[in-house]
Amino acid sequence: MAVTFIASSKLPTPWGTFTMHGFFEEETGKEHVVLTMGEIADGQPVLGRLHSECLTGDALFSLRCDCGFQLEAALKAIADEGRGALLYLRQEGRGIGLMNKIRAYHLQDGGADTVEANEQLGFGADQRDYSICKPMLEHLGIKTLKLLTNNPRKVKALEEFGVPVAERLPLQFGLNPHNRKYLATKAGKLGHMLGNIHQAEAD
Ligand SMILES: Nc1nc2c(ncn2[C@@H]2O[C@H](COP(=O)(O)OP(=O)(O)OP(=O)(O)O)[C@@H](O)[C@H]2O)c(=O)[nH]1
Ligand SMILES: [Zn+2]
Repeated sequence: MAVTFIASSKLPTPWGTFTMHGFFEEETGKEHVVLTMGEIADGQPVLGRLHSECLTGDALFSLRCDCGFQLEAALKAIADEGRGALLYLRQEGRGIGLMNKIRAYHLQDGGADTVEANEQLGFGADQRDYSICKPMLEHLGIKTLKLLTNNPRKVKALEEFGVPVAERLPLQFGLNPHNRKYLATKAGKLGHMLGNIHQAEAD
């Protein structure tokens, strides 16, 4: 997959000043962003996050998911370490786009779980393709990651295209009554490593 690096700038945040790198994905026209901090091209494992776009959680304060809480926690963790990278991937709705995610939420309002809703709309449970990360990581000189995620598919995808994951670090934040069922479905049907949440739902 081809991406073109466009430009870098500073991005001050409440947790520290990151460098923001913009990449343009030729095939889809999507504009991806990577926030980095510190020396990341020295070959040592970099604290990293592949964050899939979630307009509702990341920008609109939604409690239906855990995305906004994870985004904030990941940026804080990178700032605390003084070194790391967050890839903000434009894969809204696990790859089905915002309008279809709203359709899926409508079905979930009627009782479907997050996987059933995608399937009722004719989509796979998770349509994300992480291969776009490879050229961005290469451009930034990142060789290996300490990955902040509960999703084993992300670890597998990175290793498949040649970016070893030195360590997986759990990122469990933002559990609330509105996302309890969603998180239990992620654990039960999508393989997310959220042991305590899955257990709580099963009890
Ligand atoms: N189709 C669909 N997408 C959703 C739904 N809720 C959240 N998303 C999207 O799911 C993506 C985030 O994926 P998650 O499964 O929450 O987490 P993850 O990125 O796989 O795993 P972590 O690295 O542990 O956070 C974002 O693109 C959200 O927009 C939903 O009910 N339906
Ligand atoms: Zn979300």
